[in-house]
Amino acid sequence: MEHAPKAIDVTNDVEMRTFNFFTMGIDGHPLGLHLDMAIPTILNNADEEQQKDWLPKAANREFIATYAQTEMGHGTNLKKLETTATYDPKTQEFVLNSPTITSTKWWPGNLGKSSNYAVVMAQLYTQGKCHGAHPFFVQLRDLNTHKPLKGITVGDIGPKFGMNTVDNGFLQFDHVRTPRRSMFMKHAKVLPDGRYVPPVHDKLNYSAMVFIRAAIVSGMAYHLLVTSTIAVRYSAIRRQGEITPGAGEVKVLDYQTQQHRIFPQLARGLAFRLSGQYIMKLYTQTMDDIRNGDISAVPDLHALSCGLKAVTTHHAALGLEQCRMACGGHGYSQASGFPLHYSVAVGACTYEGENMVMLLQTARHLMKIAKAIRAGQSPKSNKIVDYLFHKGPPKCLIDQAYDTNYRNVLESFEHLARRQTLEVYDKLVQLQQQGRNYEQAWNDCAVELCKATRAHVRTFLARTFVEEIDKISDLSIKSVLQDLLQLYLYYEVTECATGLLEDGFMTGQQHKYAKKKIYEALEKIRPNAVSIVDSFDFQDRELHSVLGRRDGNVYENLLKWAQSSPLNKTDVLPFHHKYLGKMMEEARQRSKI
Ligand SMILES: CCCCCCCCCCCCCCCCCCCCCCCCCC(=O)SCCNC(=O)CCNC(=O)[C@H](O)C(C)(C)COP(=O)(O)OP(=O)(O)OC[C@H]1O[C@@H](n2cnc3c(N)ncnc32)[C@H](O)[C@@H]1OP(=O)(O)O
Ligand SMILES: Cc1cc2nc3c(=O)[nH]c(=O)nc-3n(C[C@H](O)[C@H](O)[C@H](O)COP(=O)(O)OP(=O)(O)OC[C@H]3O[C@@H](n4cnc5c(N)ncnc54)[C@H](O)[C@@H]3O)c2cc1C
Repeated sequence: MEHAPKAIDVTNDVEMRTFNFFTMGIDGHPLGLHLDMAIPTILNNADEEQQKDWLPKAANREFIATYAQTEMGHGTNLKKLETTATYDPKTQEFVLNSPTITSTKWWPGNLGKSSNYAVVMAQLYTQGKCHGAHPFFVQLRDLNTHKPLKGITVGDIGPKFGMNTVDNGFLQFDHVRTPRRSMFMKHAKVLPDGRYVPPVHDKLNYSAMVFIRAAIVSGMAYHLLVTSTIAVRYSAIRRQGEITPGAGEVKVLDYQTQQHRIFPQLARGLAFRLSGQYIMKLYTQTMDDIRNGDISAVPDLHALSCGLKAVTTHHAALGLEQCRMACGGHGYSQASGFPLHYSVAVGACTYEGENMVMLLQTARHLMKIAKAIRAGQSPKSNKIVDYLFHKGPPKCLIDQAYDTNYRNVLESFEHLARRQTLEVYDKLVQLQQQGRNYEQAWNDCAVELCKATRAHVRTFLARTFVEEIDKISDLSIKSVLQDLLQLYLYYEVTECATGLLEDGFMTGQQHKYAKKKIYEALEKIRPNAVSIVDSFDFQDRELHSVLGRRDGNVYENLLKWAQSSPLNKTDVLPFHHKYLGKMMEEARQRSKI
């Protein structure tokens, strides 16, 4: 860990907390889950008395808590979690138990060795009835000796694809007793006599996941902007090949292919940052509303956070790989920083809700809207989805001479999202009319449902980007960002071209127009590219990259970096003579025979 975090401010400045978490150690650190899941769970699911008790201690780091929900056998399907919490009215305690091997909690960050508390999601049983998964605040280790408490088996799950400085762990309960009040009691309750009091909305217990999904959107922006900074800076110093014969080797950033590889990642990073700010505001507002008894925004927040999380993590994973590949051999070295950033970023396609499952959650929301549209209902004045109710232009207008604020481009994205949403809804209805039950019909439409979600999220990202750039008053900054906006929008048009061409909405000519606008934008961005990435002001220690150094002094530092490798401590490795030396000696002897 680069530096010990100062006492944590648990104000609702959720983004700063996540950012602190994030920059404290890109590849993770012992307080990750404490900060980003345990504290939000206490903030949103503990009642007043519990908050008074737990929150100050959590803020002062008097304990370290993780979020233990996923089990070896279940991560997505929370309804089938197997850990049980059975209420004993005689002692007013819950008995936590891991009945099977697959009920072993598996994956929770910092569970293996660091945490001494956990938010544990367990199936709640009281008076002989199961009420589904509920969160409990459970002590796992002695606060002084740090030894696991009686009935608790805990450890690290072993090396992973990445984030290996995080002790993701496993946890088993053997009939561990915990006080009744260790159950988070803000929404659902169990009274001393064992009676269950249900919550106003049965998904309020899931709010910590919603928080991380919302935070991940800016997290992906962070990854894309960091790695495009590395790729742009390196491409501005790396000379390779000539464009005009005899004119000398050019900076690889002058190749159109290099620009086409890197600049869209820059543009997407900005787009994701702007939507990341939006969704975090929506999260904070919704949590405030819930505190005031208003749960009306919960479904919108869930649908948008699931869709944004799935789309931005997927594009970030692809974009980081493009940035790596754009840096040739040195991009494949650990010195580049790419392996570290990639292995952290790509985990987000899985954690906090596997991407396919998340796309389908948003699709549930879209199908409800499609049903309302087919029933002739009017929109409910919600800027995120209202466009679905509207009729857009019958034909694509992106090549019209003047497109105020990219209205024609946005309408193309809206057209595609509307068409895909309604078409898959109609297919769902048709399959059921042909005799399939809803679940089977749903599964037979799942790929198209995911496409509808992607089209809807693309529309949201694009519209938010346009609206936010429009608000900028500094014209010099605005013109640079408009170049990135132009690139983003037309790049997205070409990315979804099949959908726009499929029903004849867009013509081949208009597709060519979109490509022309991309190349135009690449040219405009090129002279500003280094200043754009320098303006993010990432510290070299955050980039973890010799290639992305602000001083551009790559080659000397690459050699220094290599020489510092443990392998270079001695000229001849200790085992050389024992193995390779011996092998070659024997071979030479044999050849003399
Ligand atoms: C420019 C400058 C540069 C600056 C640069 C940028 C600067 C940037 C600065 C800022 C940087 C910040 C960096 C931060 C990085 C991020 C942090 C990283 C942390 C890493 C730590 C790792 C953490 C990882 C932790 C974990 O991984 S923790 C475990 C995660 N695990 C899951 O996520 C399980 C998934 N599964 C489910 O969530 C459920 O299983 C399931 C599928 C929903 C079904 O849920 P189920 O109960 O079955 O319900 P259904 O029957 O399907 O639905 C029934 C009904 O409920 C509805 N509904 C279901 N849910 C919900 C819900 N929530 N809310 C509301 N409704 C819901 C559903 O809409 C349906 O409504 P209806 O349609 O009926 O009306
Ligand atoms: C780096 C990392 C950190 C993590 N940290 C934590 C943590 O701190 N706390 C915690 O509780 N968990 C944590 N997890 C676990 C993570 O939340 C789960 O891995 C994730 O929710 C996916 O669940 P799963 O692994 O069971 O995959 P599965 O759900 O088994 O998914 C396997 C495949 O099946 C598909 N699938 C599953 N259900 C459906 C469906 N209904 N429809 C269509 N396709 C479906 C998925 O799309 C996927 O392709 C972490 C995971 C990782 C990788």
